[in-house]
Amino acid sequence: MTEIRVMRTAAELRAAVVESLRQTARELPAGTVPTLGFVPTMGALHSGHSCLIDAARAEADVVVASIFVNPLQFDDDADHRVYPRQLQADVELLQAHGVDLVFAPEVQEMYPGYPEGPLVRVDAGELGRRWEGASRPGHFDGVVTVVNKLFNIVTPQAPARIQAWFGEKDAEQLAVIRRMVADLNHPVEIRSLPIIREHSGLAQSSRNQRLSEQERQEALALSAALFQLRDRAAQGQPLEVDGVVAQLDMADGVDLDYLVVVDPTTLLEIEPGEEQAAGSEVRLTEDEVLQDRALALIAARVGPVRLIDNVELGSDAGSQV
Ligand SMILES: Nc1ncnc2c1ncn2[C@@H]1O[C@H](COP(=O)(O)OP(=O)(O)OP(=O)(O)O)[C@@H](O)[C@H]1O
Ligand SMILES: CC(C)(CO)[C@@H](O)C(=O)[O-]
Ligand code: BAL
Repeated sequence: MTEIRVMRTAAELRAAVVESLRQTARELPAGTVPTLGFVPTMGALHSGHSCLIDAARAEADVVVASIFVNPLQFDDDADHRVYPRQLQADVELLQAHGVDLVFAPEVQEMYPGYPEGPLVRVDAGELGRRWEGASRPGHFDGVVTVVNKLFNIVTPQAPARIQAWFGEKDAEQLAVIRRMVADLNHPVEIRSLPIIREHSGLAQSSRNQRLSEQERQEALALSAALFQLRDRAAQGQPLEVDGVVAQLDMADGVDLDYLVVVDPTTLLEIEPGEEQAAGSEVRLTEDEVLQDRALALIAARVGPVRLIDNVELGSDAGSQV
């Protein structure tokens, strides 16, 4: 196995990416453009991340992962301070999964003069102010600002096809990033993978490290609620979201922020159709079910941690977990 290389500066990473791509291009049949796979993370890696890395590795010639706890996307200082950091263990995991280059910059490298800078930021627009964006003001502006910078740093001055991998656990983030790439013309193909869950149903998340055993049990109410909605959608029943919200309001240790059914691209809430207005319960139209055009999103605080999760609602979504 070749030794993984950890870069601390954008200049080092840029040079290493170009060198790796040139070397790869020499080994490929003439005229073949190498593929660069990029997996951005905030570290404290788990099996959700390793699946993204494995998928990137399977499709790309050169794989880059970044580890950067981006202060701009935290609306809560305390959350930023206690975010798990474990660079050495993360690098070992990335090495074991065949990553070639790791970009792990300090805050001053990404934002010289921070906290005064950066002056110029990317605005995630309306999409960035729905649900998670409403509860964490500025969060998605911070995400798209850093992802924009990371794409600029990783995009090489050499011929390459670029893929960037994101998890569907952060479904709102995925929608916002897809939109940013389209709006700002990044030459990057956005790829995504389904949510990786523990056997219990709990979605893997770096912040799970901060849950006690009891809180882990309490957190299962989130995935259980989503699975109820998924099963109802699969059977063509009314979703009865209000009833599920009422159950969550009663659940021990869970402080629900939102549970909503939305369009995965616009993140707009899917309202009950006219014919169902009398009962005012969301029942997905046949089209929405057939095209998996609906996502149930949930966010809740459990103990000290804010957790998010989601599930696709559709005809074959019952097989997801
Ligand atoms: N359980 C999961 N399944 C699939 N992808 C995941 C999962 N958890 C994280 N990812 C993806 O990994 C990438 C990096 O995420 P990040 O480093 O913030 O980890 P995280 O577990 O989401 O952390 P957090 O505790 O902040 O939610 C993102 O694209 C995210 O969607
Ligand atoms: C995309 C990302 C790495 C940007 O900091 C982060 O939001 C994450 O890990 O999901
Ligand atoms: N993956 C989510 C990043 C955040 O909560 O800031």
